[in-house]
Amino acid sequence: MPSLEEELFPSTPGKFKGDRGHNMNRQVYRCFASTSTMFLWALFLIALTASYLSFQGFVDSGSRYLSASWGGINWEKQLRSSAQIQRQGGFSVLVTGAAGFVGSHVSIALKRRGDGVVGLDNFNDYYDPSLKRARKSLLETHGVFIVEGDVNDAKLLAKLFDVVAFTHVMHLAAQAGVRYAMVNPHSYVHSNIAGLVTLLEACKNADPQPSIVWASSSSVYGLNDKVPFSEADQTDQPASLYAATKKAGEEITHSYNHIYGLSVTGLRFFTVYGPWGRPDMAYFSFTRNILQGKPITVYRGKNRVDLARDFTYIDDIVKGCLGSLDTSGKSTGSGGKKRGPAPYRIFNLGNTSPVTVPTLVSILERHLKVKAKRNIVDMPGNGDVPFTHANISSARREFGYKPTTDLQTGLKKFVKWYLSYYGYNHGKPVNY
Ligand SMILES: O=C(O)[C@H]1O[C@H](OP(=O)(O)OP(=O)(O)OC[C@H]2O[C@@H](n3ccc(=O)[nH]c3=O)[C@H](O)[C@@H]2O)[C@H](O)[C@@H](O)[C@H]1O
Repeated sequence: MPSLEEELFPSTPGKFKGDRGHNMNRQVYRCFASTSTMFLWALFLIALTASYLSFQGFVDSGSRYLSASWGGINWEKQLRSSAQIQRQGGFSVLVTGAAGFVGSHVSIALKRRGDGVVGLDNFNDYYDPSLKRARKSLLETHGVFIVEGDVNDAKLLAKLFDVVAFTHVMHLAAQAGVRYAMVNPHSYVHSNIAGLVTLLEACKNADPQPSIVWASSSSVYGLNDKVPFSEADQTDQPASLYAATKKAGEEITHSYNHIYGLSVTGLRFFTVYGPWGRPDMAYFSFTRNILQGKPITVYRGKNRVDLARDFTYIDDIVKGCLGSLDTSGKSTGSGGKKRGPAPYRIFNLGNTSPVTVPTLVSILERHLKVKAKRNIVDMPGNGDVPFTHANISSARREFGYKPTTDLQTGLKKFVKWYLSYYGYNHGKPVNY
């Protein structure tokens, strides 16, 4: 049987074996070999520990590596204070993705009207995290505390529900973006599927169970060509992994509604834009490039048909989110047991007036007073759909949803914010 040393350092035939004239060398070699063996073992153990820890961090959502920045008496005090309800019949809402575009706007609107709000956000770097930090600072001035953590962290979620009896969860944390799904598919599964299930588990176990309102997407209509898109239409032709994960979310939430009596409302947002928006979206990156004199790429559909989107202004979306929360109805279960049927709803939140992408560019040019360098190319097959158009009669009927901002007006407000935020107005304050 070869020794471990021999296995790790097998003798090279003819070099050391039986080479009596090289005893000294052999001793040196043995000494070196045993030191090396120890070194290799140490390396092996370190690698094993590291891979175990990273595996734990990934799989065990309760791992301290996901939850390092939370806990303690002071932290709990901040939670309770932020969740404090300031109006009769008000809510205490956990807003996931609170440092995101829609999340920050919804959090402020809820707080303004006297609801308690606790934010949760992992501040990932999908786009410039400094913008998320700036939104966080803004929320702090409104008395909203954001917990830094991930929706995949089951221990953190359990702790949050332990400290605050949330009446509602506004779940907006997600991996957004249609085309990025081809670059990083797993981040969509991680956030939009695994994270959603972890959150639903926490909600199901909570006592009382909260009502859940969450962000689905217009992209679930995929390649449908019947317009306008209505909630009753089939949604089984997703054109991107992003869309597929949002569609999966609708099915997953349905099962939790069915089994555990969770009240669930899914909101299909239609290309939301506005101040404090997402830099990865076209209107935002076009603005940046136009101001910097760089070309923009404008996709064009089949047969040279312009692409169109039902662009929806953030303030209209916020009204839709609040209306959904107000009419969500209660979850019926407690401690993981269903006690009766609970509402399950899905609503389109769009603007009902699609605008083509070239028109969007023309509006930006007017507001920015700079001509764009347009580079028109055929739409690459990377997840885009040719157009979106919402039928919003369900949301109108249920909670009076009525968008009031057209693209021209909304982009004017966005541009004003953009110029101010990025210092184009030389520090002058701006109202948008
Ligand atoms: O409603 C949704 O559920 C989704 O809306 C948004 O997706 P989209 O409607 O694709 O918005 P966005 O990327 O701004 O592209 C707008 C238009 O510009 C075109 N486009 C885009 C980039 C480019 O370089 N050139 C271009 O022509 C492009 O072809 C498209 O026609 C959210 O990002 C997504 O997270 C999700 O919320």
